Amino acid sequence: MATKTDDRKGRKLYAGIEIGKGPQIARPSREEAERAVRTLIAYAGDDPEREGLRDTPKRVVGAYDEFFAGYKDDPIEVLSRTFDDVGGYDDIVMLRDIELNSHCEHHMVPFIGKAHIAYFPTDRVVGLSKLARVVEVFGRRLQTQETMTAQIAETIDRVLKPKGVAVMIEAVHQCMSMRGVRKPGVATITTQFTGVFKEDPAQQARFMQLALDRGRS
Ligand SMILES: Nc1nc2c(ncn2[C@@H]2O[C@H](COP(=O)(O)OP(=O)(O)OP(=O)(O)O)[C@@H](O)[C@H]2O)c(=O)[nH]1
Ligand SMILES: [Zn+2]
Repeated sequence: MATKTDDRKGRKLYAGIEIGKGPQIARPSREEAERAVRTLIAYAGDDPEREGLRDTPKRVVGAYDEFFAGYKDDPIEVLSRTFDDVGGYDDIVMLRDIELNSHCEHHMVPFIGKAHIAYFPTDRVVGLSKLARVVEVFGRRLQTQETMTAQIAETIDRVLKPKGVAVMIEAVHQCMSMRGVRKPGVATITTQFTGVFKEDPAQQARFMQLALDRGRS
C-alpha cells in the first residue's frame, strides 16, 4: 500500500495524515467557533442577530461536534479486540452497504453513500460492528473519498493482519450536486485492495460481485 513512514517520528502516514488519531492540534474555544459562524452568516448576507438566527452559531458548533467526532477516536483501538475462536472458518468476511456520511475536505460539504468491506482472516476475526465503527470514525473527519478508502483498508490490514482486505466506497458528493458543476446523482466509486484481493483476480472478482450484486432484495 502507498503508506509512507515519517522517518523523524517513525509514524505511519497516509497522504500525510497519521493513521490512528487525527492530527493533534490546539483547538479554538467554542466561543471563537461560534463567532466564526456568526461571521459566515453575515457573509452569506443575513443578520446573525435576527431572532431565528440568534442560536444558530451554537447549534452549528454542536453539529460540528457530531459531524467531526472522528478526531476523538482511534480506529486502531476500535479494532483491537479480536476473537480467535472461528471454528475452522476459512473464507472471506464481508459487510455490505455500510451507510456512510462524511464531508469532503475541499468544500466541507457532505458526501453520502455506502461502504463495502471484506477481509480474509488468518486466525483472528473482529466483531462485525467494529468494521462499521471504523467507517464511522473516518467518515467523521475531513478528507477525500480516496484517502478514506485507503485509510479504512490500511487500518484493517495493520491491526488484523489478514490474508487480504478489500474496501469499496460508492458516494454522491453534494459539492458536485448542489454547486459547482451541478451534476446530481453522480456516483463516485473508489476501491482499495491488499493481499489476496490484490494478487488473486478471482478473489477480487468475487468481492466485486458481492459488492455490486444489485439483484439482492
Ligand atoms: N478526488 C476527489 N476530489 C474531490 C472529492 N471531493 C470533492 N472533490 C473535488 O475537489 C475539486 C476541487 O477543485 P478546485 O478547482 O480546487 O475547487 P472548485 O473551484 O470549488 O471546483 P469545482 O467543484 O469544479 O467548482 C473539485 O473537482 C471537487 O469535485 C474527493 O473525495 N476526491
Ligand atoms: Zn467537495
